[in-house]
Amino acid sequence: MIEIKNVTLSYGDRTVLRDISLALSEHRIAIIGANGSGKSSFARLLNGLVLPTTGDVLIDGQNTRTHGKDIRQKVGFVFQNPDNQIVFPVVEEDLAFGMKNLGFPKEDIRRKTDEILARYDMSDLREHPAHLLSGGQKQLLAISGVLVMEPAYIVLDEPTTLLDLRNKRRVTEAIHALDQTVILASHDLDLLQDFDRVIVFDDGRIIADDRPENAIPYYIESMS
Ligand SMILES: Nc1ncnc2c1ncn2[C@@H]1O[C@H](COP(=O)(O)OP(=O)(O)OP(=O)(O)O)[C@@H](O)[C@H]1O
Repeated sequence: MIEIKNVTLSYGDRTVLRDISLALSEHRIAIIGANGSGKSSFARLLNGLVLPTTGDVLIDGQNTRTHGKDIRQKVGFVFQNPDNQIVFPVVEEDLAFGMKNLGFPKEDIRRKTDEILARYDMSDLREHPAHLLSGGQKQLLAISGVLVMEPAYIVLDEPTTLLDLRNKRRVTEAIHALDQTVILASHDLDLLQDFDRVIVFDDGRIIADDRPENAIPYYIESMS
């Protein structure tokens, strides 16, 4: 379970999240809101990429202030732009990097690399230069690089924004098929129709927190 307790976040004198308290226990949770409403900042709090200015974020009881390393393994983070996530020039090296850091044995790294590439139909891209992949393949590689670390939670920050329709569909299917708890910040309302819970942000505050069939129309109405 993820608990957010009286969290405020400021960058300098600009406050972007205002006294947020939430308990997140559903399997599929979406965060929506206008540009600048605080979605990405909120997402980054969940794996300790950003620490709250006041208040606490607890992941299964562990505080992001004091258990950053454990939490970064437990909560995988997928960025909007996979180029920010892919650090090695060749696909298999990029996948191996996080696992090596965690001290996974060589044979495990090999097996998990095989499995994840097969899962996303990218086995023949193992030795491919990562920068030559298509946008959709890059995003799947970024998701793969997170999955091989075996996180319990996956936070995705607008993962389909930069993709064309076909790749958007592929990545959407991949997200729906994840076993892990998913927390997704997105402008893509189609992607979250089947979610369990949708939280709507407006200027750093929560203005709705409900099932998609209620929260999405409320959001659309609030924008008009
Ligand atoms: N590192 C930072 N330093 C200063 N201000 C920041 C930083 N990151 C975000 N902000 C500001 O915080 C506010 C919230 O930004 P955030 O990216 O969390 O919103 P968002 O809802 O994800 O927006 P978008 O939909 O445009 O991605 C914005 O006004 C943004 O300019």
